[in-house]
Amino acid sequence: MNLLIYKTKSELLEDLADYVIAIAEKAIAEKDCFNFVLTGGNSPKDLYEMLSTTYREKLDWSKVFFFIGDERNVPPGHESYNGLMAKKSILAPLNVAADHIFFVDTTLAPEKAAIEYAKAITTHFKGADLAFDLILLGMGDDGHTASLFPGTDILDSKEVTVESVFVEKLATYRISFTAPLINKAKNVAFLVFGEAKADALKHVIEDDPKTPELYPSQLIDPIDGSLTWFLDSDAAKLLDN
Ligand SMILES: O=C1O[C@H](COP(=O)(O)O)[C@@H](O)[C@H](O)[C@H]1O
Repeated sequence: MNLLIYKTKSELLEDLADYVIAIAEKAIAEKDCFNFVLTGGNSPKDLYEMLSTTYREKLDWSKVFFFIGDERNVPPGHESYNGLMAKKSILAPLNVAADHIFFVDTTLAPEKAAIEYAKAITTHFKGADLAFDLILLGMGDDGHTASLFPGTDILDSKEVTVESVFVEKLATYRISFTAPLINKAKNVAFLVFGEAKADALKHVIEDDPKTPELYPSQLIDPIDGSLTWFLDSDAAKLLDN
């Protein structure tokens, strides 16, 4: 595991953007495409805007397939739909073709939406191992990541898939990659800013023994891939040196 701590958000974003491009270039050189899983929430918006502007000329974006690691159970045009933020900040500016975008169809019931999304991913990988080149993740101030929330059933899933999950504290369904699917990835990167995340981050990184039912981000531990945490100094302020 690599822990990278930055004084400023802009330094962090620049390094993270370089990291994304380096992984993308390697994937494209090896197999002519890059399977890139975006995270939702607020944290990644500036990164996506940076990739689609300053970094626009640094990659052949037509070789990139975009996915979303979790989705809220709201209509696709809703302001909380993770895919909408991605669409506005990176996909539309880069003119990404519709057949390179894999998002959750939330017009379906949550369970069906998860099944259809999992099917679309499996079809895209043509029966090969579901090992994404890069999965970006955020972390909530309760330690959740993707839609793996504390105390939810999906935390026990052993399936390499996408599942729907009822999140009691939000009184809503979510659709999410399971931890085993995330852990198949070749590279996983967390993007965590701000003081509000400091307490959960300390538990996630330093607790021994781990308690993933309380801090689900502890479940993320790629089997053969790399795990990198991009943190600002506010989020990292409680970590032991
Ligand atoms: O609800 C969600 O929250 C997490 C964390 O979001 P952030 O804005 O605090 O970074 C996010 O990673 C996830 O995709 C989203 O659905």
